[in-house]
Amino acid sequence: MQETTIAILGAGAWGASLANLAAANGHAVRVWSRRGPSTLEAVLEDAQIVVSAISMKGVRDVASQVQSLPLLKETIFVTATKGLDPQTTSTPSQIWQTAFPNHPVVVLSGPNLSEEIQQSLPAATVVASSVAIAAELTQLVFSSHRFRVYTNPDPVGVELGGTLKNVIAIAAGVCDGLQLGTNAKAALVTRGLTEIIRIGNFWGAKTETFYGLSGLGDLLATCNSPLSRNYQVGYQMAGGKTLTAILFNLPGTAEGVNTCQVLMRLAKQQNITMPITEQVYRLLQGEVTPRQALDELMLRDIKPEYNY
Ligand SMILES: NC(=O)C1=CN([C@@H]2O[C@H](COP(=O)(O)OP(=O)(O)OC[C@H]3O[C@@H](n4cnc5c(N)ncnc54)[C@H](O)[C@@H]3O)[C@@H](O)[C@H]2O)C=CC1
Ligand SMILES: O=C(CO)COP(=O)(O)O
Repeated sequence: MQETTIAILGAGAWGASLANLAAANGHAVRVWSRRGPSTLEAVLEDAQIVVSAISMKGVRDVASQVQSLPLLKETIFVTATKGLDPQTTSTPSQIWQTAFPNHPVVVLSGPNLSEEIQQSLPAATVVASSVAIAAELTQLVFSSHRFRVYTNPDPVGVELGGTLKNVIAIAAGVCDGLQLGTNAKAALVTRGLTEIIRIGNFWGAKTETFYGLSGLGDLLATCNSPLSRNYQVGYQMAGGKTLTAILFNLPGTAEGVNTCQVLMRLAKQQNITMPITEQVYRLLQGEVTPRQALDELMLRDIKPEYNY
């Protein structure tokens, strides 16, 4: 394909990996970070695609900075952040779409542990948008022999899969840290997916999307890998460390900690049952120990697996 000019916002682990993938495909890539040498204006100049790989806490602020700068009429925004806005419960793509109503917004999400991608190990991901041609262009820009990119027409489902699994990944870290075994982990991940689908449907996401790469796929990757920062939070809490100490030493962002708070608030407001999320929330708040959280989950009222 033709060379595309791409601005990557955020030079953390994920922004750097996405920049490498696009540059390896021969595109003109410029990277901006708040402490980097280039101005946002210079990085955005003539960009056909703007990729946001900023932690959730910076998305709203950066989107409003970009609003005041010149852009091409046809610029596509691609968001790769996996989080929820604490004030509004908006997803990152909703923030970008509200800030830029006349530009297409694409969500990029999948089982993509950045350290593996930096080692050139093979991986797959999903690009989703209500504007099919924008997703297809993004697919072309990032696809390679080591990065297989699928399109999907359910952006909210793809985005929520990547976001909500972070909370279950914390629980999976606890499960492994307490050495609860493979049966327990399988139960946790499967019931976690049920919980994700329950609240995802409330958001308007399609159930099938959660069975794909950005849902089940990412859940499997992060719940089974010590490379996941969210998994590390749970694993180290099971080992007796405090959340503050873990976050202080963690390389990069564990979005699940904030996402869990936002989710709990929403689940309570909407009366949606989210038992695993609730126990992760109580653990992070210091209200229960990892063992107490486990007992709470195991001793819930018995019930059918599904309410058909
Ligand atoms: N690392 C990974 O394996 C993957 C990460 N993600 C998601 O990508 C996002 C970024 O993750 P990482 O790159 O790993 O995190 P990171 O902590 O390595 O980098 C975060 C980036 O966001 C920027 N940032 C943070 N707050 C900001 C603010 N207030 N204003 C401007 N910039 C700000 C930082 O300067 C940095 O460039 C997260 O939402 C994460 O869930 C998604 C897929 C894979
Ligand atoms: O989202 C990720 C992999 O798909 C990265 O997971 P962590 O943020 O838990 O490291």
